[in-house]
Amino acid sequence: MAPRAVIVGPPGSGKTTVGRLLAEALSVGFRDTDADVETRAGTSVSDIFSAHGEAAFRAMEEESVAVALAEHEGVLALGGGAVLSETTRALLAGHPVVFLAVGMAEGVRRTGMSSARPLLAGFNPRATYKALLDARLPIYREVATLEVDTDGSDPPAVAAEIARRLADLADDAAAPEPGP
Ligand SMILES: Nc1ncnc2c1ncn2[C@@H]1O[C@H](COP(=O)(O)OP(=O)(O)OP(=O)(O)O)[C@@H](O)[C@H]1O
Ligand SMILES: O=C(O)C1=C[C@@H](O)[C@@H](O)[C@H](O)C1
Ligand SMILES: [Mg+2]
Repeated sequence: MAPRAVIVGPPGSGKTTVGRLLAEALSVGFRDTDADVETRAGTSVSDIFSAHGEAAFRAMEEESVAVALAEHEGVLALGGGAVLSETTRALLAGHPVVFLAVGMAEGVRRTGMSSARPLLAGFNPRATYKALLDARLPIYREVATLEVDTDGSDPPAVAAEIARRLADLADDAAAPEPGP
């Protein structure tokens, strides 16, 4: 078995919030690789970054994503930077991957100055967020089966749109090939 949906996107795109709602709507479990890493490390993502550095976090994340992809049958939210790993991108092939898109202004508004997001905790979160979006947009699009714009839609509306589009994809996959 495999996840019903894997959610990717930048910090603040709503992977955790929307992923949970989508799991409820589909009556399946929800899992978040950031939480898995924290459980395995016994400490928070920001503590891992400050004590061991980003590379150590990425190694733990890569391993946690591989385990969760193999084990989890519900909705799986990945950490925002998990797709930076080529190994992870290869593992995502063939899974239904939903990219939650968000614009810079809204993404910065949602993430605020939270120190829980170590990559955005610097001097100029706006510039940092823009650089992150510019660098990652092609990568999110490369792995995604569906892209959903979350600007101007609240989390329940985003979850409902994903559920509808996943059902449409499943219908398309089940439809017989058109005749000659
Ligand atoms: N569509 C939305 N509209 C308005 N606010 C939203 C939306 N989606 C998420 N939020 C809010 O944005 C904040 C960040 O959401 P969330 O933690 O789910 O993002 P994330 O993608 O999981 O981020 P991270 O990569 O840091 O784990 C939360 O306060 C959440 O309530
Ligand atoms: O976008 C990122 O690189 C990150 C997002 C979060 O989910 C965490 O995985 C961590 O803060 C790094
Ligand atoms: Mg999250």
